[in-house]
Amino acid sequence: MVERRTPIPVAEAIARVMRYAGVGEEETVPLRQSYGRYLAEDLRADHDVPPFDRSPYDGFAIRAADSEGAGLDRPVEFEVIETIGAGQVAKQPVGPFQAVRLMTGAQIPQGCDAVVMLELAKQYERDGKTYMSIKRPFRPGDNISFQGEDAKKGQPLVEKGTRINPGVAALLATFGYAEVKVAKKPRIGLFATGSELLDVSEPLVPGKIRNSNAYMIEAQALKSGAELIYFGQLADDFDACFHAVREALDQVDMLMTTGGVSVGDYDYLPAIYERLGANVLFNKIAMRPGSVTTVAEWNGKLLFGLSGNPSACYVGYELFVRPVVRTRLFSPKPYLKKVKATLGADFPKPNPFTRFVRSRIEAIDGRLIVKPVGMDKSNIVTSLAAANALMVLPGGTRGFAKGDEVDVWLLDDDEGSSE
Ligand SMILES: Nc1nc2c(c(=O)[nH]1)N[C@H]1C(S)=C(S)[C@@H](COP(=O)(O)OP(=O)(O)OC[C@H]3O[C@@H](n4cnc5c(N)ncnc54)[C@H](O)[C@@H]3O)O[C@H]1N2
Ligand code: MOO
Ligand SMILES: [Mg+2]
Repeated sequence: MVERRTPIPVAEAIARVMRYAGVGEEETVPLRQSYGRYLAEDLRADHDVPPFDRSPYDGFAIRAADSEGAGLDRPVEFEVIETIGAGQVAKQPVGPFQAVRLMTGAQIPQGCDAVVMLELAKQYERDGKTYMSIKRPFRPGDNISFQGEDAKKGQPLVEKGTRINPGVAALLATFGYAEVKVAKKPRIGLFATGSELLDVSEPLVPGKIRNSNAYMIEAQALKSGAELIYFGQLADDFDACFHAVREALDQVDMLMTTGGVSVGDYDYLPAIYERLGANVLFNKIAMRPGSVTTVAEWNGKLLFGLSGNPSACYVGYELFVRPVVRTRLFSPKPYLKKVKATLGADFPKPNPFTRFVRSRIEAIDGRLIVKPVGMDKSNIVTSLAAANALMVLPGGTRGFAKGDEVDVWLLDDDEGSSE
């Protein structure tokens, strides 16, 4: 008699997994190696940015009050007492009707409160001295980049758990982080199981297929921020699989397998969990694809039994493994981002289980339109390449029509969702 499994709702399955998500660890890396990593602490401004008033233009720093009354037929003349470039500081304070020629980024000299762009001033020599004149008045503060206008000391800038993008890298450099505290990448092990699997470099032979899941999941793991340790392929042999899994568990934070979780004669994962004494969190979910996804916990480590069917395996990673990875990367939003979109094509086939349809979402004329990207069966591999979203169709007795509003979970977004 074949084992009967009781499906649980998707949300319940995710919640059960997340109870064992654990906490992240941190490590320090040089700034130049921090791109794409996740911040292990909040980033605050520890000084004003810019740290001093500075010129946004190449021009002349003046005291605005001196320019009062300047007009087209009433030029006001200033003596240019020195020239400074960015990085230099004026040697002397500026007095009445004096100016400092200065370049973009240079600190505003003491006494000055406005900058005249080079194009608005006329510069000339007289009796061995340099002068410039202007034909319009300036107000205090004209053309000044003020200290702290970009960020004030103490201001929160970036949250712990944020992925370090080029902009965050600029901030880290601004505040002197030669070394950055980042989340340690969770180490996830992976076995592909199945006697039918050929390695990628092997020619096809009757009855066999190439192992595509391992490469797909490795990419998914890297994309989500984890480190993947690939332990290779295992033939459907219980003892070999059991020992390989048992040994691998000591080397990783969590372990994934693909294949062998259903009810077939050579689906050994359920027996492996039993022999390990692992606590099986569920072995059937009311979803398609991926209904047979099984997750177990052993000594605090999660074992993800992802389905062998490529689409089911893919969805299993995104729904169950990714949020655990993101939690360990300190993300307050570990789940895929959710949006509503308009269904761009009929989807007539009803299903009793929640369906995660590999789809493509696009903004067309200001509206989000979502369409399935290919055949919607769990053994399909080709549709995955074009998918940038999972359309979530609730289970029930009816299909869905073009124009319906549907829930969509984004695959390529980096921000995530808190639920
Ligand atoms: N009697 C039943 N049969 C099946 C059920 C069921 O409930 N009762 N569930 C079906 C569903 S749903 C799925 S999904 C699959 C799950 O199968 P397994 O997770 O046990 O995976 P395998 O049997 O090992 O393989 C399934 C399929 O995927 C191919 N595969 C496996 N590994 C890879 C890989 N690394 N790369 C590419 N393709 C892979 C494998 O050759 C099989 O075709 O079970 C249904 N059956
Ligand atoms: O676990 Mo299966 O993927 O539902 O088709
Ligand atoms: Mg099977």
